[in-house]
Amino acid sequence: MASPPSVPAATLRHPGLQVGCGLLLRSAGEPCLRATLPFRLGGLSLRKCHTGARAVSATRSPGLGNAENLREGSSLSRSWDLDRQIGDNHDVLIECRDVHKSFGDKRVLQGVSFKIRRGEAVGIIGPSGTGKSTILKVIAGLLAPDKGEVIICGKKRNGLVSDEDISGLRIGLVFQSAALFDSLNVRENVGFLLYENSNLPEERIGELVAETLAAVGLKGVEERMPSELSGGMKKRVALARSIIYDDTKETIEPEALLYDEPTAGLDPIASTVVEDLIRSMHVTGKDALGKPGKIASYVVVTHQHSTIRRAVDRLLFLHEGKVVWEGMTQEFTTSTNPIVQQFASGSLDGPIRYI
Ligand SMILES: Nc1ncnc2c1ncn2[C@@H]1O[C@H](COP(=O)(O)OP(=O)(O)OP(=O)(O)O)[C@@H](O)[C@H]1O
Repeated sequence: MASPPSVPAATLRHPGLQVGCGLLLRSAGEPCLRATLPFRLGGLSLRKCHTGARAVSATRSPGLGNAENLREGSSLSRSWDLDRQIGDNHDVLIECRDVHKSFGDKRVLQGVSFKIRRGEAVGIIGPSGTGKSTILKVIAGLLAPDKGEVIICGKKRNGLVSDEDISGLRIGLVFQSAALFDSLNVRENVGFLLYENSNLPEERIGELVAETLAAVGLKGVEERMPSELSGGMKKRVALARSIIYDDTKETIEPEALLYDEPTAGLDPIASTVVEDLIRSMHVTGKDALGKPGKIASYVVVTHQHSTIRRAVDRLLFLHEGKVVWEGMTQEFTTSTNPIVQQFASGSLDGPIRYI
């Protein structure tokens, strides 16, 4: 194993790690990392996802999303739904079925259902506190649903992610705050999991870090400390950290990335940079080096209109713990759904109530 960078134990046990880092949650055999967390982080690195016939039979389920909750469906989304509904689940990577989650007495998720298919770029929007970050954490296996199912590549996940519960899909999670380790430089932050968990020599990790940083449009910042970076650069470093991988292993790049408010707090131009970066890392895009992106599907939780317009193709609207509307991005501003209209206009009048 390559020797890890010199990291004070206190840093590795940083309590904010569970909610603060843009780590790709990787697989088993990382006692150091796992020991620092209040939950087990094992199985998210996982095998390549098989979406062939075996998965089809395992995932077959009626309909798309929770149609009973949808107040509206335009012809565009209806035809899209119909295409997708015709008994074809072979390309479903992630499915939430009637997911419920409470914190104490607070019922946050109250029956969330949707599917994310291979190749999709999906946004989750909705009022503050409606459970958007919570559903990402449930998908990532950081929170267990109280009721309902999370199905990853046709396989039901039981509770939290663990080594024994290999889900079959590599999932990366980029949290709202880039939350880099302050005491580590950019190279150590980006290469963190490789230093900790791989057998790669330090020199090779350094090369992979440089390549990955170049792919997100950052060159020559390896030795800088996080305090020397702008907010947008920190977000890009966090993205690099979520996509770097050990290229000697059979398991390769993450196939799905979950972004929690990746453009929060950025100015409009820095937001555009990050939005384009998210697109470029998708299989339909090209990274800063002109190489095809590697992310099969991604989900973005966002409040920003620019991110909705620029970074995603389909939207799920979460309100009071349920998906109350879904449609293509271009339908968002023309929707006649009063909840969507109020949210899009920012009006104080309407069904969404803020206490
Ligand atoms: N670990 C937790 N313990 C207790 N309450 C929690 C926990 N995580 C989230 N909550 C509560 O659950 C609700 C939903 O939180 P969540 O962060 O998912 O909302 P959100 O839709 O992402 O909000 P925002 O748009 O403001 O980021 C909030 O009231 C929050 O305080």
